[in-house]
Amino acid sequence: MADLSNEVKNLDINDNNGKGGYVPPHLRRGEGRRTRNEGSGPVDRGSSGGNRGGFFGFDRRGGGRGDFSRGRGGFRNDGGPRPAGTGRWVDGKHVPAPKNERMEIQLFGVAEDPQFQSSGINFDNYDDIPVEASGENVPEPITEFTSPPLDELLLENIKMARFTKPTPVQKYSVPIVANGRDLMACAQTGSGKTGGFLFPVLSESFKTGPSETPESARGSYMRKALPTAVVLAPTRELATQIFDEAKKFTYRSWVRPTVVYGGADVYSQMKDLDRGCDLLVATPGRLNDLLERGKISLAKVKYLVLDEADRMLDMGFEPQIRHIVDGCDMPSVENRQTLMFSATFPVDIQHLARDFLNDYIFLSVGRVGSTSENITQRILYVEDEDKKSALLDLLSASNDGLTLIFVETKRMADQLTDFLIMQDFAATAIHGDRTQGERERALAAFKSGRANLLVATAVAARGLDIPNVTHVINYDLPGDVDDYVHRIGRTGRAGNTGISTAFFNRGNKNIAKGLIELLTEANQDLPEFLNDVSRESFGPKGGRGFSNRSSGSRDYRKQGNGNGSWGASRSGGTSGGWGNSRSTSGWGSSAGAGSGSGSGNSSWW
Ligand SMILES: Nc1ncnc2c1ncn2[C@@H]1O[C@H](COP(=O)(O)OP(=O)(O)OP(=O)(O)O)[C@@H](O)[C@H]1O
Repeated sequence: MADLSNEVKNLDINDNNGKGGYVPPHLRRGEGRRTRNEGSGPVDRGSSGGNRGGFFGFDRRGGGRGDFSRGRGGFRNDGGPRPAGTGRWVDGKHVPAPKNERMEIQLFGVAEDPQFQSSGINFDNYDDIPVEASGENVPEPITEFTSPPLDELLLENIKMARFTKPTPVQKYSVPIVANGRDLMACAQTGSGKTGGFLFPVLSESFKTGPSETPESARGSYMRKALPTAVVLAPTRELATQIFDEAKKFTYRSWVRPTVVYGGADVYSQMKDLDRGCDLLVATPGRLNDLLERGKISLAKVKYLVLDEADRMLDMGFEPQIRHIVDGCDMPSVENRQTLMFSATFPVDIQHLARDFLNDYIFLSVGRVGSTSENITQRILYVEDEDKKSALLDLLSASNDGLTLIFVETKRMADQLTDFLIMQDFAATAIHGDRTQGERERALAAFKSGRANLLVATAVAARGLDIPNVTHVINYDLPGDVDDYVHRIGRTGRAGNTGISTAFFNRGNKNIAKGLIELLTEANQDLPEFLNDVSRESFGPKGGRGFSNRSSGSRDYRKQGNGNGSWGASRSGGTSGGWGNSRSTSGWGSSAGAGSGSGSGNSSWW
């Protein structure tokens, strides 16, 4: 412990770097900023983004070689000046930028770089997960990354990212988007959904170029950004992460990615938009703000992507999404392609999503809302008052790697972080009451391993892809099993294995049935107390035989809900399903946990 204590003291994660004001990560210089606080003082929850190469990639502002911006004037698709690494669309042709070695290292790292997630031993097992695609005329999936059908430049970038073969969601999404179809895709956490939307959108964009600027978007006194693709994400950190991925796969192309999110200076984001914006990654609040300021027009949008779509359409975000989609100048649902992705898709959200989709294909990789078998799940019975000591026991037994600890409230996140620091652990925290700078520094410290414990609220539950997270602890369980699915999905990604531990007690009885269903589906050990608590709560048969899991098992249109929707009316065929649906594997056969286990083993509910 003494050694750890010394190490902790030497950590530089508590430098709040009060000088110079806050610079959002995507606008920072590429050179790693070293922290000032070297070798002194206790660890606290702040940290400066001092990891190699800057936390969220390189900057576009400086004047060095390889920088994005050179002087003023804006970067449009009309052959005007473009930043290094950015190509052009000239006279209907794609003119890629020359290669730039320095940028390649910044974007793609070098092999075995721990800052980049590499695929794990179970990556090939993704091929065994049952896939079902339903809807009219589902196109054949691709089996490999090849050109055609992918654009040649995109293929080069995919190779530089060291992706050798597509994950199931990528195999299907590429031809679905190429065929002009809308998509609702549900695939397990960590199974490559980001590539699932970036690859087809970029491939098509590289081939076809930007649309003509409509008359309505011309003639404004203010320069407007006119993106071809818009990706919406629920948190700032996730938006930044998607932007980082987009930077890799747009390298040398005419498509310039930009990110806007709340909590950062809107004026620097506006300046950034002026430099060109072809693929916009945004959180809904900040996008609405910039739309109202007249800084962005959506009139040229060909592709609208909702990542974590069930979250984006739940009560918190839905009005903002509606405003963006229906209340501004975005092309109508028939005149754009809309793609939705998540690991969970509750039936009520599937209903709501119809408003934004046109004749869509529903794709499910594994059962909707299931967890990856790469995650070993343990549920421990721990009373609230024993949680701290149980946590210390767990942590002292933990191996190398990063541990993410979820709590329910911001206050608890602060309290627990303080407690862990007092116990000489290198801990930091991320939650909604921290400033954006603090959030980013905490995440940077965690990613770099300078703080190997991150205490988080739900703000870190979705989408974040942090290499080497080996353990997720649900110190407090969420009230909803879908949230649990996303939280534990921060480990066991890209075919890597991981462990999740949850502290359960009677205060969590409303989630018991959902957990039983989930653990059974994923072939995990089922502790007897879960059955007991479930029976106590809902009687010997577990009530009406259903859990609190809100995710439907599949495309709701196939569930014969008789609501007169397109899907429901098509499901009446003699085959008992749609002739058009494509299934690459039987449900639940290899996983031993398909739809059969949900109902077959459910005597307790
Ligand atoms: N074809 C591929 N080959 C190798 N690695 C891949 C491939 N596609 C994606 N990955 C890697 O897998 C990891 C997880 O991908 P991604 O973040 O897109 O998952 P996700 O399905 O969106 O997860 P979540 O549901 O948590 O948002 C990333 O580190 C990504 O770089």
